[in-house]
Amino acid sequence: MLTEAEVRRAVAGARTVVVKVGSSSLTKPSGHLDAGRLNALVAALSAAATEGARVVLVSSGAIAAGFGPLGFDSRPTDVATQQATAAVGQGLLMSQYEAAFGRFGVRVGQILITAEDTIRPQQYRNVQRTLGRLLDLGVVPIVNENDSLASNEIRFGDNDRLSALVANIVRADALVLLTDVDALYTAPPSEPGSERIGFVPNVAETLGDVTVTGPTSGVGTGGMVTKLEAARVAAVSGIPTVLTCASNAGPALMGDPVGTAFAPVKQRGSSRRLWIGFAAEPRGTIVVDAGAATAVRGGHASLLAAGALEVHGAFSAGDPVWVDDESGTHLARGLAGFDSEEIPQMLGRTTTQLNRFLGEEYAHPLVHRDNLVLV
Ligand SMILES: Nc1ncnc2c1ncn2[C@@H]1O[C@H](COP(=O)(O)OP(=O)(O)O)[C@@H](O)[C@H]1O
Ligand SMILES: N[C@@H](CCC(=O)OP(=O)(O)O)C(=O)O
Repeated sequence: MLTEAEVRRAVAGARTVVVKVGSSSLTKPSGHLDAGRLNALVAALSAAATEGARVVLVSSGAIAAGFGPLGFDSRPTDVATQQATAAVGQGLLMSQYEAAFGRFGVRVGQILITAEDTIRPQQYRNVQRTLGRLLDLGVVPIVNENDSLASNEIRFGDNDRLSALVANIVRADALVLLTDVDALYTAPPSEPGSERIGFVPNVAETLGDVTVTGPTSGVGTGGMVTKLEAARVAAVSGIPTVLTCASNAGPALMGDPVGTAFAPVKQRGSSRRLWIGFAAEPRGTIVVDAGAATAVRGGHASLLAAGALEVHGAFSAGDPVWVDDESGTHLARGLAGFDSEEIPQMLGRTTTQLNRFLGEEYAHPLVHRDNLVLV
């Protein structure tokens, strides 16, 4: 278990750091970019980049920067207008970032991710390779969800959890979450008596002791709930996190005791397995019998059709699915080896039977152990 000083040192010494900034830290309530605050953030990030850190910026703000120029008084609430607004705001955001980083001689590149694009192994590797190459080239990748094209059913929705996943993809040494409040408090800071928390040794244990709410700024989406979720994903991925306000970006990156530091609670796992465990919501469920449940819980077995009882939902091979026991308890998440409509004919059959009756292409696990992560 790391002490606060060790966590701060790890952040200061991070070779690769993912910094996430929220809409409320970059935009005005009128729906326009706040150039002053954006420039101050860029100055802090450029200082880290020019000192040799590999910096990835996960930036929200596309919708919040787009609705003012489009003549709306507040953030649009219907999906089509939000998507159109994001298309306008994302361009404005990137143009400001490019100019601001350019003043420090730092080049930026835009990466827009949809959950759907990145859940499949091949696209996941693509994202990983592109981000890695950008960092090798000394570029600061600026990542956002592809809000204009993301489908409503399968999307991250908030960039907090996306930033923790990106931290996994690039194997970051630290995650910095920048928002409009200086730290995590025991309750929303507007509540009398709420107290600032400087250090969280175990985020899973702390979650129960803290009262958090969704967004309060009118432009943000996830509030403190998704930030704690991001800190939890990072912690169980072996990545330390600091949460503070955007104006503290510089001190946070230098390891000063600002905001809230979250210690990692586990050794780093493989980034791909963490991706399966935390990325977009599963699209279906495979229910297994007691024997298969024991085998899956053991952590080393593939899920074979012989132990599967039911399949629910509509999904394609490669999609994430839950593996549940008969009482409906989630045992694991995994990537399905088959389309959902192929599975009913396979249920309860041994590999030999599958081979004989359905052909060699069906004589494979429903979920291979490499694609299975216990929950
Ligand atoms: N326990 C808490 N500690 C700190 N802030 C909290 C807490 N609970 C709720 N919040 C609220 O979460 C807000 C940050 O979330 P959000 O508006 O989504 O920011 P962002 O746009 O940066 O993602 C803060 O303004 C704060 O009022
Ligand atoms: N992708 C969206 C932002 C989603 C989001 O997480 O917003 P925030 O809570 O401000 O970090 C956008 O760029 O408008």
